[in-house]
Amino acid sequence: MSPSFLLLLIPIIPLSLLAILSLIVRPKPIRIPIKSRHVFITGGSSGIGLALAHRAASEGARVSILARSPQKLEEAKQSIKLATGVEVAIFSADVRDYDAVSKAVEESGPIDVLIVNQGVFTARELEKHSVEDVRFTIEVNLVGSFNVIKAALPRMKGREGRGPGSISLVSSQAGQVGVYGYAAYSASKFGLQGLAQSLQQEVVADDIHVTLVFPPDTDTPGFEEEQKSRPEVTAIIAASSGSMKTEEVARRAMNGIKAGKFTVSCNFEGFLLSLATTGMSPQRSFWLAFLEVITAGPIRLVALFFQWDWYNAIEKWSKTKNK
Ligand SMILES: NC(=O)C1=CN([C@@H]2O[C@H](COP(=O)(O)OP(=O)(O)OC[C@H]3O[C@@H](n4cnc5c(N)ncnc54)[C@H](OP(=O)(O)O)[C@@H]3O)[C@@H](O)[C@H]2O)C=CC1
Ligand SMILES: CCCCCCCCCCCCCCCC(=O)[C@@H](N)CO
Repeated sequence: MSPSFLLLLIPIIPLSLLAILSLIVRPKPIRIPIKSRHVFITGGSSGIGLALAHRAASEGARVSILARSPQKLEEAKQSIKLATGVEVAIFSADVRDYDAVSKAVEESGPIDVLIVNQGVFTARELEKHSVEDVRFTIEVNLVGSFNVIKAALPRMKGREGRGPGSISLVSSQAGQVGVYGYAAYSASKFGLQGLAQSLQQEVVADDIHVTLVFPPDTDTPGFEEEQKSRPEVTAIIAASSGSMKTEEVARRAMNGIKAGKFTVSCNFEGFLLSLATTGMSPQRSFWLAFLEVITAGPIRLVALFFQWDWYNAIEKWSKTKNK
């Protein structure tokens, strides 16, 4: 065989890998329409949820939002009305209360796109974190998400002829990697990964598609509150991924939902983090599957450098603190 013929063989390897991946990626690619659909958003009265509600309304959806404070809900309703002319439906309920959530979901009518976004966060060393607050974090972020999905699912499954449905969950980059100060929060968000992976297998036959969104620090009212008491080293580690504007996170999240992605990252560092933590997640895109396969080794090396950097920061910080 001539050397030039051998050279021709080189592109055959990636091309055949791409071809194989395009045949095997599951679930199959899907697009989720937003216009004229019913979008139901928990935690839709503030921050990322409110920005998502604005987007959905401006894209022509019928929008319902759920949160606890009736006053914040009313303010959100007015702000969306003012910006888009759309009248959103508001529901006051605590996601920890299954009956209250059920009632709201029932009243709102069949849901096409469910966005489970409510969340609470306090960054604190586990040693200093009260058991009550640990439990509160897990009950709102994780158990609350189960409540919302369980309440909405029967009616979502019955939506015959209404097109593909979506169940989307707002996690966090702290739901992909554990971070100092986030033991309770990370645990609550890692739980969503298991919930989402299992759920996708259970609802795929009903044309319902699951999306997990992983934002970095985002300039929301909740984040402003968190920053008042966040340990310095938590802020240092979180800064590896920078911070984002609420509207930009909502834009990325909505695009990811519409593209039917299982995993949605919001910035470049988040994209690396998703590659590094992809594990056994479903992947609908053969391009991304290809990238995952060829970067698997190198991305692990990058991840180890990040851990090296973080442990150095922790070591330095604990020395100055103990002086
Ligand atoms: N901001 C950030 O830096 C990041 C945030 N995230 C995640 O994004 C999501 C939204 O966060 P963000 O916009 O910052 O938060 P905000 O605190 O600004 O808003 C939280 C929303 O959730 C509602 N909510 C809180 N607890 C409950 C409850 N028990 N039952 C019903 N609704 C509830 C709040 O309304 P009310 O209090 O009236 O109930 C509010 O509408 C969360 O899941 C968070 O973990 C992820 C990564 C980064
Ligand atoms: C290959 C490896 C690349 C790794 C780079 C990624 C760095 C990740 C940093 C973790 C940031 C955690 C932010 C949590 C934000 C949040 O949820 C709180 N603000 C509470 O809302």
